[in-house]
Amino acid sequence: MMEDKGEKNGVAAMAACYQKFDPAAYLQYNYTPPRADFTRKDSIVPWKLACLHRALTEGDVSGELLVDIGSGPTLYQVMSGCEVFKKLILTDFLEVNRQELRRWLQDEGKCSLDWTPYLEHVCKLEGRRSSAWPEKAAKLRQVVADILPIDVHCSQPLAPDALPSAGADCLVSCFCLESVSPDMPAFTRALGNIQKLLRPGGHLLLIGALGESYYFGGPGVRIPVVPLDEAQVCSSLKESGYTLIRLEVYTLSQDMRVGVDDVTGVFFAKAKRD
Ligand SMILES: C[S@@+](CC[C@H](N)C(=O)[O-])C[C@H]1O[C@@H](n2cnc3c(N)ncnc32)[C@H](O)[C@@H]1O
Ligand SMILES: O=[N+]([O-])c1ccc2c(c1)CN[C@@H](CO)C2
Repeated sequence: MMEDKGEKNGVAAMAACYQKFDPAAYLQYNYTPPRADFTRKDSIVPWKLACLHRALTEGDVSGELLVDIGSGPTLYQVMSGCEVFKKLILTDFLEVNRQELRRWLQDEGKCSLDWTPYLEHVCKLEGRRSSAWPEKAAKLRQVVADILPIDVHCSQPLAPDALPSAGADCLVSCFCLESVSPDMPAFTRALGNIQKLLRPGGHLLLIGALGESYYFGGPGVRIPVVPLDEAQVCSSLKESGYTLIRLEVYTLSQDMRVGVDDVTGVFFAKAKRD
């Protein structure tokens, strides 16, 4: 539950910003070249996919259930996890994003982005031929068990019976908490709220924006962001009950700054629930 009127107002204002979020535009802004260019070693999305692949295959992560917090309209963030966990749950605050995910998962066509290059790239990270991407697509469709509503500002972000009582074995969350929180205290509280969804000893794989104060969630849809630095990420993780295992940082080159936000860097944190 919220603690005071100020928090309620700040969170409500963020929710209002998201009413105009445009999944297709968001995908166009962030998940096409140059930010998603698989021919460039310095492109952001291949860097994110490599961080996730390494974190999930270096031997210390295991279990049954992976939950993605604030999935949005994107699937890249679970393309490695679908080979490691038997069950995946995707989540988002907006029905328009849950619908976008459903369209791909139910293979209905009419998706806003072609995920094939992503599937091909992750196949290559796994030492497979990129032509194995249809098998990976089928695997992803097979392991995603649900697409649920979520609000990270609630002390119970998911419906009471959404997860097994033991909690998830692993959480992934990308560009969510800092993009939905009105300020730093709310960001840290949200980290604590999702910590309760994870079993003790379970892993959190957190990707986020550094130095970002806004982004466009659609044409003219300017959404405020809590500007983070590495030290704040580390202290918030510690304060909300995680032990940091590794923090990696990507700094955007000029040509990755395409006018859709003022992000200066991207962090990848691998952490464990205490
Ligand atoms: C910047 S997008 C990130 C999308 C995706 N995870 C990615 O990596 O690009 C932020 C997402 O947070 C969702 N969101 C907004 N308010 C939220 C809340 N209170 N709790 C959880 N998610 C929220 C939005 O609907 C949006 O999909
Ligand atoms: O470069 N990227 O891959 C990428 C992907 C998503 C997002 C960003 C950058 C920066 N802005 C956030 C919203 O706060 C969303």
